[in-house]
Amino acid sequence: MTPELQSPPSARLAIDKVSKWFETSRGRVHALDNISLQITEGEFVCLVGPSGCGKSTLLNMIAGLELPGQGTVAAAGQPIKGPSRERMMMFQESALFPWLDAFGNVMFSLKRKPGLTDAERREIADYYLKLVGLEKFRHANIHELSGGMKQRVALARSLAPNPRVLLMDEPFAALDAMTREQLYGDLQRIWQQRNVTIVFVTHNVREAVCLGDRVVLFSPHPGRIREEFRVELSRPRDINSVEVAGYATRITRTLKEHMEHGAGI
Ligand SMILES: Nc1ncnc2c1ncn2[C@@H]1O[C@H](COP(=O)(O)OP(=O)(O)OP(=O)(O)O)[C@@H](O)[C@H]1O
Repeated sequence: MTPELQSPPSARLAIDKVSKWFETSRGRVHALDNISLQITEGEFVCLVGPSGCGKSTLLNMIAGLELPGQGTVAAAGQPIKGPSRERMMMFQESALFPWLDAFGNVMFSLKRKPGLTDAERREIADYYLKLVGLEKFRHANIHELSGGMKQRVALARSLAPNPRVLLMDEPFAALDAMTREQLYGDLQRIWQQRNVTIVFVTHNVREAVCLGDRVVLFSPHPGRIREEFRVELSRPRDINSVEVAGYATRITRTLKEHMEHGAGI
């Protein structure tokens, strides 16, 4: 096995007193207000909250696609100044290249990774296609794949450069419930196997409880962290279990309380 396939130590993320404003035609939008969040190495953290509370903005900052207006965002002790292969992002839409097959899409993310031979790149791409359960679809055209399979290719593509941090912005929101359930199981297995830090954005409280070590609750206008919940359940977790439902009920109740107390959720 190429040494590249040994998982790297995953990164600690430090978000310190971060605020962010956007200038728009409707005026200044205060997207995030004084956010502080420490994420430990290998942790799985879910960000939950209603539309417009700044979850994606925070994810984009960790990805290095946006810079904070105030405060700092650091990975492994280094301030984040731009995108890096160490922090890969995955979105709701798979955004795969339709002119490449599944294998070609995964290979693409390894194209510019230095220090690898072509044989090693192929070995890595095959390893990740197998990890996401698509070894038999190596040469399938993208348009032949279901929505869930496309997201599996996108996951393999994000993992192939061996990032320390995986950033996931509602990656399963467009999928049907059964496909999502399979992916919850697979993502938990892959996360445990690859030792990667995951920050996962969702509107779905149950999904957050099923996946996260921690669920961080945001409120909007401006985006603030309201509360954090540590999920003390063993893995793999089943989204339909009584225990997951119990946590989800508590978190949803908290969301509603903030709404009633004028937090604008
Ligand atoms: N590039 C941008 N330019 C202007 N305003 C922006 C930009 N990105 C985000 N915003 C604004 O910042 C606020 C936070 O947006 P963001 O997309 O981070 O929220 P969100 O919680 O991810 O929402 P959703 O769940 O709907 O994706 C919103 O008011 C949004 O309109």
